[in-house]
Amino acid sequence: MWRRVSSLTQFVSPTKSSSILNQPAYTLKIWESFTTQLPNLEKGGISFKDRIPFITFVLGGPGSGKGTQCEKIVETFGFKHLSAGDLLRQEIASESEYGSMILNTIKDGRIVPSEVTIKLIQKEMESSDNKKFLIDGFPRCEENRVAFEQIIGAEPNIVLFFDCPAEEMVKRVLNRNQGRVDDNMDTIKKRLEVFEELNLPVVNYYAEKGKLHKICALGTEDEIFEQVWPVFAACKLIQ
Ligand SMILES: Nc1ncnc2c1ncn2[C@@H]1O[C@H](COP(=O)(O)OP(=O)(O)OP(=O)(O)O)[C@@H](O)[C@H]1O
Ligand SMILES: O=c1ccn([C@@H]2O[C@H](COP(=O)(O)O)[C@@H](O)[C@H]2O)c(=O)[nH]1
Ligand SMILES: [Mg+2]
Repeated sequence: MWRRVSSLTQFVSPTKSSSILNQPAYTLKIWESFTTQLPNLEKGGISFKDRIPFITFVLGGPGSGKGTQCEKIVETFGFKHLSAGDLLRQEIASESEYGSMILNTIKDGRIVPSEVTIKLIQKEMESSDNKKFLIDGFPRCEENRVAFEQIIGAEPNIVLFFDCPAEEMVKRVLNRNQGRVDDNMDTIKKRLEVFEELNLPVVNYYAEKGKLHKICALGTEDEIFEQVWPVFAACKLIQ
């Protein structure tokens, strides 16, 4: 049975977190630029060419194993994997207009403005032939969640939450060795603070809606997937 998710106090400094979470407002220019480009905003939704999408949000702290398990879900159940973090890193690599803002935000462990991230997710969803989406690492906060519902006009069918002790997440991130700018102790502490203060309320929101599937993220990758498999098998998704 689901219980509300408790805190990561050992890694979260209460004095520091408020300054991180009270992030400066993003410029109006960015907001306007992205909101005016959203094609279906007035209609309150995204066009899926008459297909009803099946949306899974994949949540969990930094290094909890979301990406690793998403690969297995894709192989077994044929989803389209959309990692919000990967989409943002691609934006940085493409040297787009917002690349440096995104880079600085990720280095600080803060959250990129909803309109930027949702625009990237929306583009991938609209151009995909697949209607089953695994949206990994999003929504990061209540504001992300509400903006997604308004802009995309859809709610997730299910939400996976990889529940992992902070010590294990820190260990995994520091051993990841993929050259990520946020895989260092300073940024990890900030990411854990943001996770606790902003992401856990989203997890609890979906728990209360009865959509949350909490997975114990300790054990081997295969042991964890043994908990994930029945969630999707029960949905009887046709490939
Ligand atoms: N069950 C596991 N046991 C040990 N290590 C694991 C396990 N699952 C994943 N890892 C490793 O931990 C690291 C983090 O995993 P992964 O990138 O999947 O996490 P994530 O939740 O996507 O993290 P982030 O939010 O930072 O993107 C990777 O190096 C991965 O190989
Ligand atoms: O919806 C999102 C997803 C990610 N970010 C930023 O990217 C980093 C890395 O994300 P991962 O999911 O761990 O790959 C995250 O710490 C945020 O800074 C975001 O802002 N919004
Ligand atoms: Mg990841």
